[in-house]
Formats: sequence, C-alpha cells, structure tokens
Amino acid sequence: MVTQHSPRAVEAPRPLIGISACSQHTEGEHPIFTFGEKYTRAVSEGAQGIAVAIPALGNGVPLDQLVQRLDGILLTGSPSNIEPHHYRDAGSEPGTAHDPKRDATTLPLIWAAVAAGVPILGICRGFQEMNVALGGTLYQKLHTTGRFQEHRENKNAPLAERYSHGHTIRIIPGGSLARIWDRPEPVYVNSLHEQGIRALAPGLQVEAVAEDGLVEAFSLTGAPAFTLAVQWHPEWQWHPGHAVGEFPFYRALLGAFGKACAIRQRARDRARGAVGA
Ligand SMILES: N[C@@H](CCC(=O)NCCCC(=O)O)C(=O)O
Repeated sequence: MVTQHSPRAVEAPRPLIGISACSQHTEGEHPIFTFGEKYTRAVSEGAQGIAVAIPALGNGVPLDQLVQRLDGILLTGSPSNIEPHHYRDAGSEPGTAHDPKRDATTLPLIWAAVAAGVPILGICRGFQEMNVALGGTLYQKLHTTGRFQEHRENKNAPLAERYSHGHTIRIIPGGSLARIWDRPEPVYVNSLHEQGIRALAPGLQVEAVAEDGLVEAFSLTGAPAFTLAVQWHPEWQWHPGHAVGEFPFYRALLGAFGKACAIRQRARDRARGAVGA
C-alpha cells in the first residue's frame, strides 16, 4: 500500500556531504553541536547532496574513516574565531569568541580530506580554517590594521541587507574560480568578517581579491579534487524564510562544488562495485 510516507521513486544516488558543526551551550548545561539551516540547504539544494553533520568531537572523530565515506565537505562560517596559537600568534583579546572543539576537529580534518581527495568548499570561518590548517596566518582584527576597508557587517542593518551588500571582488583570470564564473561585469559579494588572511599558506593560490587587496578566495594548487575557499557567504542564497533574491554567482559556486562531489561519489560507487564483484 502506498501512503504519504512511502519513499519517493528511486532517484540517482546523491553525494554525501559533511557539514562542519560548531560547539555551543544551550541555556541549560547541555553542550550541543550546531550549523545553520542555510548551509544545510546550500548542500541539499545548491550542491544536490545529502547533508550529514560533522560533530566537533575533536579526537573523537576517526578522520581517516570519515573522509573515506564522504564525497564532499562544506566548512561553515561561524561567529567564533580560530584560537591564535594555531597560527603562532599572541593570544586574543578577552571576550573574543572561540571554539576549541571545532578547531580540534576541522583543522586536522582539512589535512585528512585533502589527502583523501575529498572536495572541500570553505566559507568564511571555513576559509580561514583552510588557510590556518595548511600553515597560513590571520589578522585577528582587520579594522585595526589601517590597511583595509571595512569588512565587518553593520549589525544594525536588517539581515537581508547585511548578507546582500558588501563589496566587489576581482577574480584572477585563468584560475579555478574564473572557470566557474567568467563574466566581465563586477562581482559583488557580501562581507561579514573581522578576521582575514595575513599570510597565505604554502600551496594556496589566490583566486579573488577585494579592492583593498585582501584575499577573498583561494584554491589549493595541485589538489586531487575541488579545494576552494571563499571569505564571503554564498550559502545566503539558501537562507530560509527570507525573500533573498537571486545570486547566480552563489548558485554557480555551489553547483560546481556539487559536481565535484558527484564525481567522487561515482568513483566511490565504482570502487565499491569492483570490490563487491
Ligand atoms: N569569526 C570570523 C569568521 C566570520 C564568519 O564566519 N561569520 C559567519 C557568521 C554566521 C554565519 O553567517 O554563519 C571572523 O569574524 O572573521
């Protein structure tokens, strides 16, 4: 008997995409792991994947086993910041938000994922994590350097305004990002971060810069799979409950990531078939 809860018609297998979680506390004393619905929808609708959580368990996640089962990893943004000892910098100011459990998970995860050829898309904190994991450093407060325009959000503005407006970027011709988005008109991105790249990690290649020269996107040279990170928030396109408008550039980014994940998923399926044969 077919009911409203019966599984839908069989559809083509979708890639399994892990989403990095933050650790937080609810009002009580129950620590929880979280990530936003917009990231989940970006994975399921934008990248056509199946979203699964990567909890911030640090050593409790057997990373080598995890990456063998995943077809892609999306490293989310977060209000928290990477602890500066991870990039050999002095301590942060009191009151700075940190998430050591997330650091202990994502930084080694990035190495494991690159080594296993898992496609990665890093967003904002995730972009900063990729740079730090691979040996780069960050400015803790861009606005105090006197070298950059304002990259922080206006917290008094409505959410839609904060995530729709920002600044333009220049996409480096001939790079991986230019292959995803090769249009002559200026590209606008949103901008909601206080920290930014100071020294780019060895092996990373700049894919886009802001007007002030700040690195806004990079890829990993010679990576076996799609390994791209952006300082802005393409997942805004999939923010629920808002008329967010259309951002074809953001759709193209998630689409390219999804295609890379689908390629890995087919390769993993073939390998499993070969083992089972
Ligand atoms: N804390 C870092 C990274 C900023 C960031 O990822 N913001 C995301 C906010 C919440 C979200 O939209 O997911 C910095 O300030 O540089």
